[in-house]
Amino acid sequence: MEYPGNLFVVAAPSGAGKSSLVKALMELDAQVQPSVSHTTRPPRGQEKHGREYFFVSPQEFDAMVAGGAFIEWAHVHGNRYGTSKKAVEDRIAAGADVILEIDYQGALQIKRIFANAVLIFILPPSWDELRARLERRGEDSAEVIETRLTNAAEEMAQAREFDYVIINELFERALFDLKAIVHAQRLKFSSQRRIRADTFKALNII
Ligand SMILES: Nc1ncnc2c1ncn2[C@@H]1O[C@H](COP(=O)(O)OP(=O)(O)OP(=O)(O)O)[C@@H](O)[C@H]1O
Ligand SMILES: Nc1nc2c(ncn2[C@@H]2O[C@H](COP(=O)(O)O)[C@@H](O)[C@H]2O)c(=O)[nH]1
Repeated sequence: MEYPGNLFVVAAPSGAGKSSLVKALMELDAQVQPSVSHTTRPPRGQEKHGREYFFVSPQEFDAMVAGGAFIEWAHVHGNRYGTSKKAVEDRIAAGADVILEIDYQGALQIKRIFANAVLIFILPPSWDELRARLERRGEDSAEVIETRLTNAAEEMAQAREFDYVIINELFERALFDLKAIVHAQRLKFSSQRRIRADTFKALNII
């Protein structure tokens, strides 16, 4: 499907820093809008319904799946997460740039529906640093951290399926790379879709 807005998908193993990077990107670039997912996971820390996620019961999630409300959904770390059509389609149809922070299974589902979506994978610099970030964040139990580290190996093996890979060692460097990808995509699509025939004429290239 083709829409005037761009769709970016950022995936990473838990703790690699994707939420921090996406938040920093949106503070710098008002054109990029988030999409709030639905999840059956309970809220953690200061999370608020409708801000980080729509926190729903398994029954509510089932009803949304049955009603075709999601453009993608997946089981991740023992819970279910999904992106609603409402969160994405109206906005990219209106020309906004939307960024999804989802796992690799969801990212690959999105690419099958929106061939122009840009898939970005964030890697941590090492296993030790990944563990240290999850521990320093201090929001998950030791058991949850172990599950997320175990799942990280399978997730990282999918990085090669993505359009871009960013190693988040130095935060500012990784943010620079993310901004560069977003800008490159905008330039690519503005030249394909938005340059008008009279511009070509004026430049004598048609
Ligand atoms: N480059 C970095 N150097 C050091 N710490 C970082 C860096 N990037 C992020 N962090 C820290 O690592 C922790 C995990 O980051 P974050 O919550 O953004 O990860 P995530 O990939 O979104 O994880 P999840 O999928 O579990 O939500 C946070 O405490 C964050 O401040
Ligand atoms: N496939 C989807 N994955 C999602 C979605 N929203 C978030 N996620 C991913 O789940 C894990 C865990 O997130 P956490 O907030 O519990 O730490 C992480 O990889 C997220 O990117 C979604 O809508 N679909």
